[in-house]
Amino acid sequence: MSEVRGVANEDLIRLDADERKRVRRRSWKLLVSLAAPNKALLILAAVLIVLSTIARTSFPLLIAWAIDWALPAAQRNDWVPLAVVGGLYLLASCAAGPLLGWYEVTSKRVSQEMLLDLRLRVFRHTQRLSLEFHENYTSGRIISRQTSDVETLREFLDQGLTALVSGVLFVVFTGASILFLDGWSFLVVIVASIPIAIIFRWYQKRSEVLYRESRVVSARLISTFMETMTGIRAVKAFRREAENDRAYEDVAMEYRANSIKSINLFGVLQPSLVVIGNLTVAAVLLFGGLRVINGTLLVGTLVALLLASKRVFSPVDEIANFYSSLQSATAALEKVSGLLEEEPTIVEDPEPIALKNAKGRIEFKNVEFGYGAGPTVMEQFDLTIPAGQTVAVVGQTGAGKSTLAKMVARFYDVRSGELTIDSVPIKKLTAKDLRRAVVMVTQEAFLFSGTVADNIALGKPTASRDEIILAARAVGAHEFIEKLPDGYDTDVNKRGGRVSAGQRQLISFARAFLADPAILILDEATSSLDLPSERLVQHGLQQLLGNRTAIIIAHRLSTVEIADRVLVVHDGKIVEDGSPAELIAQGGRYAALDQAWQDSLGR
Ligand SMILES: Nc1ncnc2c1ncn2[C@@H]1O[C@H](COP(=O)(O)OP(=O)(O)OP(=O)(O)O)[C@@H](O)[C@H]1O
Repeated sequence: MSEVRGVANEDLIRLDADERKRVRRRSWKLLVSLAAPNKALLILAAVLIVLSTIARTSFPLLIAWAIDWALPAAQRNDWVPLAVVGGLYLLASCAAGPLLGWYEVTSKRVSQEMLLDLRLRVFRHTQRLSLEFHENYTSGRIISRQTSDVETLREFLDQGLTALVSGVLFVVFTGASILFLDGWSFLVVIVASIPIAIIFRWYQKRSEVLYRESRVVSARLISTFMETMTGIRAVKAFRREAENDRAYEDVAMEYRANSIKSINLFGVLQPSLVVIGNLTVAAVLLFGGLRVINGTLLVGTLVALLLASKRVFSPVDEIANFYSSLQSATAALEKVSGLLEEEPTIVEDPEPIALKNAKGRIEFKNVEFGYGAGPTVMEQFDLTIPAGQTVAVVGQTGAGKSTLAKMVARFYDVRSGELTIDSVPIKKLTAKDLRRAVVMVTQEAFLFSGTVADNIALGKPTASRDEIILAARAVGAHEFIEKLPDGYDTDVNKRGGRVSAGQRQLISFARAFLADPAILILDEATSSLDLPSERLVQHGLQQLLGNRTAIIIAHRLSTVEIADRVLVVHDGKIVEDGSPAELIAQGGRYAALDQAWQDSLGR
């Protein structure tokens, strides 16, 4: 049977018994590991809740003693029992509230500590996971794990847990006081607990499925929203609004349907509990009353029993209510623990080989590649790129160009064969050495919030302002940066809103220039640029290339002109390899591409 590891199968609503057990164990382990550092506070909270519940559940007993023992004694002028019972009553009344308050504060402090820990763990872990995970798991889902699931856990730990623990203890202690007072009445309470347990079980089974479903649907709701908003340009360009409205409405309605089902379930549970509670009091009154008439039960004891049996099931409502939040939290915990169970697929070698002053020679030996367990994307091939060479990779869409680049950046490991940089297997490099040697400039030219200078300095965090300016000058970005409202200190806003696409590209070139890697990978997509900025970027690019090894995924042939060598990738194979001139002379695929391009330029 397949095991549910990590986030695989996380959309499954009904798990089989074994899988359920494993997921439960995983969630429980996470909870224990979060609670462990707060052991002292947890023990304090436990002591406080026990003391406060003893104080709260002692009232019926004290009343029984007062009526049956202290008052008759007082009638005989013996005031000591009344003073003792009165004193205890006063003590319990004064202590119950503050103890409960202290417990709430303590337990909430623990829950805040646990939540902080969990939030940080989820963030750090998700960031640590390899690109493979991120390319398959949508960002909306991650956001839903970090927001909606953590929030559900917050609600539970903040409110539900304290109420649940104090409610359960209250029931147990009140039940114990009934047993202490009268065995027969306790039997009535036990009999009443049987239907309560059955209804609870029924509720638990159904609501567990519903709550798991609610986590899945709410993640889908967030994903749908995220996808629309992050792709808002495409949405507008293709007028997908109406279609998106419908898709979102479908998920939102599914979410509502799920919530209504939960509410209905609770609607059955709550009234049943009330009815059983009332019947219990009536039964205790009937049996007790008859025995009072017989003279086998004292009136004070009956009063205490009625008070206690009226109260014994009173928190059950609350328990049931917060039981839902426990279910919800369990479902959230299952998902979060699944995410935390994911392991990075790219791991550092425990015995790495240092790479100092990388030259940038890249060699693929008998390499074959495919994503995960998927089909082969690059068939077995050999390829050597000498240090300092500029290689343009061309080929139709989906041919495997980006895949080649992702292997060199070690976003993915090769399936078989070996990939080396300066003769060192890429798997043997430390992440630090690899990132210093290889820099990938993506099409996205992502700018982080902060200033332009901060964004360039990403390439070398220790860089001085002079170095930053030098890098910007080198790639031709200095002029436009100077003209920005605050020059290098201009805040680029979220996602670089204030700079144009070409300018963003130039900033990312400056960043790469400053990082000064031996190998530069460039996923070039400048189709969004107008002609002047294209020229600007082209010039910046040439400066950036210098004499490093460069792999350029070329979408436009103007870039190929500056390359020493062209690789044509087709159907997972390198089908042509040579200088642009050689390939044109060969008259193959590249020659055809070049011809088409020349024609389009009217040359
Ligand atoms: N993360 C992934 N998981 C599984 N398959 C993938 C993944 N990324 C790409 N592929 C598949 O690998 C093949 C090569 O994709 P690749 O992105 O390398 O193409 P490309 O030549 O760069 O295309 P384009 O010019 O459109 O960017 C395609 O069939 C694609 O569907």
